[in-house]
Amino acid sequence: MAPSKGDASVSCSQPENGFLNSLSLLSSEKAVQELLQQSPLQSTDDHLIEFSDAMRTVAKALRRAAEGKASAQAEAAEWKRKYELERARNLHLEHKGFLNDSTTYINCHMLEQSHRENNGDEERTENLGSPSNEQSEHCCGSNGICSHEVLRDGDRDSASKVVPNKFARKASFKLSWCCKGDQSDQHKHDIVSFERGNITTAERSSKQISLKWESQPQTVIILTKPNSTSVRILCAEMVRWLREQKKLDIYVEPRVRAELLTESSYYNFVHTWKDETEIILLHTKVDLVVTLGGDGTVLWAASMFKGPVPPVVPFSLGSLGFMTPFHSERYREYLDSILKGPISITLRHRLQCHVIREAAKNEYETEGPILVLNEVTIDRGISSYLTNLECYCDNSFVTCVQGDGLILSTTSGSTAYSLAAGGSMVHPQVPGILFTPICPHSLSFRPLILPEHVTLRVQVPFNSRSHAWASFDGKDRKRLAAGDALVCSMAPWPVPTACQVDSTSDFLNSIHDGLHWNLRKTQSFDGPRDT
Ligand SMILES: NC(=O)c1ccc[n+]([C@@H]2O[C@H](COP(=O)([O-])OP(=O)(O)OC[C@H]3O[C@@H](n4cnc5c(N)ncnc54)[C@H](O)[C@@H]3O)[C@@H](O)[C@H]2O)c1
Ligand SMILES: Nc1ncnc2c1ncn2[C@@H]1O[C@H](COP(=O)(O)OP(=O)(O)OP(=O)(O)O)[C@@H](O)[C@H]1O
Repeated sequence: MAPSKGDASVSCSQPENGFLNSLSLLSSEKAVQELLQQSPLQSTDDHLIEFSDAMRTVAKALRRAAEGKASAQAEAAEWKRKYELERARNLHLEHKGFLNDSTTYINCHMLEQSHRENNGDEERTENLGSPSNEQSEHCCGSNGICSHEVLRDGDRDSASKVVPNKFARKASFKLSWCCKGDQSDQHKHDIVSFERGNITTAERSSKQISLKWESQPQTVIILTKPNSTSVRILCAEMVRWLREQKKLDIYVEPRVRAELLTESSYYNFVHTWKDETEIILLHTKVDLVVTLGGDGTVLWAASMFKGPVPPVVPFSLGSLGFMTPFHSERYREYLDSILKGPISITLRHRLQCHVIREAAKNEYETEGPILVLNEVTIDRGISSYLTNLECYCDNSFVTCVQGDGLILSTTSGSTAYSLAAGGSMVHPQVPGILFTPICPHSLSFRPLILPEHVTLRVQVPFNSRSHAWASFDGKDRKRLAAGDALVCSMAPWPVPTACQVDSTSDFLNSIHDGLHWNLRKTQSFDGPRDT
């Protein structure tokens, strides 16, 4: 069949390299117009076939153009995020030791000071031994991570110059990576080294991270599972003990403070917060987070900290407790040793997710990133159609998920929903992102584990039959319409959780006790055997 005038104009809109730029969208639309104007309304079959072929080509070109645009938007959003991270990091380096790495932190001192004034404990704050500036520069050498590098407060004078702050806001601590069997306190490089032509790697995954307090923790926040009598009783008892025996400042949620006060006016000393702004600043005041509940309470605690997270001590008052290794009956003993330190910790990675709306056209959705400790799930919600999710990894096409949905999980979340969907269980200290389909309608769709540095984009194509739904650690469902995308990468703020023994023992205990992993009656000795 000879190409029609309409076909010719469509093919002109395709650049030589096969990719469409934004101009092609316009020319494709023009092509449709031309086609509509020029197609003679003769009732011959040839013309109809020719016309429908041309329309198909145009529709394809339009779809590819729109996909290209969504991809560019996602990429731009990612670059913007990287730029902002880099800028924050540079600022932090510039004012190392004096200024925090986020502008929000600058206000913290004012807020904290007002808090201290309200509570009349200025004197204690001044007396608290924060390491001198000189100390803070040298205390960790070049290999450890020192909390006051990121947590120390700073003021700005009217000319926006940084002025060192004489108050220590939080207990400072030091993290070190110890090799198995290596009890020394020496810091070690944990990245690739290159000496005399030989490349060697330190065994990152075999190292246990240890947190050592450099000044005494002063403030604890207790987060509790709601509607549980046993949790309420334990919380009241723990608050009293931490106050009377450990002389600590205690924060609880407004709901919990009200419950405590109904019990007795004794609990008047317990602090809480009024609004979101104060929650955002909590990490600047709190040295330790205690959770009383199950895994859901740990997820809840993590979700309260949209930036850095203080060390979390999860007590088990739920049924499963993969992330809650501490038995509540022995809380005094555990807290006593944790407050003294050092503590073995698991640095649990989180994913940061951005929803990018097609409807927002050239603007990015104004909502901040959503951080998840377990996973982000993109599923079909109540729709009865298969999901049709296009997945890209660093802009390379991965696959199209046709099934119930997709789970992008952290390694901590590998024992949760991802496991139920057939994903592997991964030690939480392994840096990676799990890519686990939910009920894929294909026999060969095995789950993947991708490296920590990639950026994943899951997009609902324009020709999708239905919307998709994204949920974050099982909460906050968001609808993704055709053209919308979810971009996901590793967040810079992990959740440090205290270990009962160490990272590996705790992980193995949880899969044995929680899941009864590979439990089978041992085969008896009698019976046939190799001779
Ligand atoms: N089919 C499934 O297995 C399924 C379905 C939906 C959600 N979930 C999980 O539930 C999580 C939300 O938890 P919730 O407590 O708020 O809801 P929930 O009260 O419905 O509890 C879900 C269960 O998942 C367990 N769980 C949570 N995180 C875990 C982890 N990291 N490792 C092992 N088990 C874990 C909890 O202990 C609980 O038993 C989601 O992040 C998701 O992973 C699982
Ligand atoms: N402080 C909190 N405020 C509001 N909701 C919370 C809080 N802590 C936990 N939750 C929610 O309560 C639910 C149940 O919590 P959690 O998983 O800790 O208890 P559980 O269901 O008894 O434990 P398990 O899952 O081990 O049986 C979760 O969905 C969690 O998000």
